[in-house]
Amino acid sequence: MPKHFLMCRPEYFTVEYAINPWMHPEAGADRDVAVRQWEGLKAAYEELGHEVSLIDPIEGLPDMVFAANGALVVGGRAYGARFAYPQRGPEGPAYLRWFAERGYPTLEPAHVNEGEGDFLTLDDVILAGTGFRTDVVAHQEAQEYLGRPVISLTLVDPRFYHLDTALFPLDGRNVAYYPDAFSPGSLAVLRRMFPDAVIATARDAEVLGLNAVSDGTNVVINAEASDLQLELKRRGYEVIPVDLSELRKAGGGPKCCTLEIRGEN
Ligand SMILES: NC(=[NH2+])NCCC[C@H](N)C(=O)O
Repeated sequence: MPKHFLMCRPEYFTVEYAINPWMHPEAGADRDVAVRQWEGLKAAYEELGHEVSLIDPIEGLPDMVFAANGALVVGGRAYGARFAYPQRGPEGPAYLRWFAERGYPTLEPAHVNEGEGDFLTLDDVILAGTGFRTDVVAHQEAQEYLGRPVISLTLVDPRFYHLDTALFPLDGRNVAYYPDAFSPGSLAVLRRMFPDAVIATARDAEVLGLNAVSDGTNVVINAEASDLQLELKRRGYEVIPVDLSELRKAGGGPKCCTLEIRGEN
């Protein structure tokens, strides 16, 4: 099944502030390299037959390339983002406007949440992260608006500050995750819900290997995540490695650059 993604070209990408441990403003980042790597990701999706729509980047919003954070779109409705840090604040309304202008019902959120960075949608439930960015009250707000059960999971390692840095859905029913990123109670929930999950190593997690995008057959994943790639291949997945090393300097990977637009039903 082809998917529909929203992406944002990193035309104004820089690392000029630090809001997660990956970001080192003094070291900077190369925008041209970032754009080239991002083009590679977009091309990978298109080669797989997925549709990519684009939102115009806004000058002065260097992290806007991380489209996953812009909203959560399920059943054709867009639940807007409300960013934890003021540096990214204007991105929420910008992304929500993109959906409103295209006729999607939208909800301006009352609570802090960073879109698909912290909300990952499976067939029957939405997994939701909290601990660093998204307020747990936003989990309830999303559940009410989208009419899907939301399961709260607590993140405990600042390097894995969004749920999508520690876990990704393999398909609508199973996930891959890095256990040490979660509180003991949340880890117990994951073990109970997903006894057959792919368990990532510290080496995979440290190159943002969990920030991957799977369509159920193909997994687009950071090239450096070698243990995870081996395990995915062993399980029969087609692995598509991408190099997003420049965007990792802001703490992002393939999934961060990708907001899935889910239609009705
Ligand atoms: N979905 C994601 N994990 N996005 C990555 C966001 C990176 C961005 N620099 C931030 O800290 O907000």
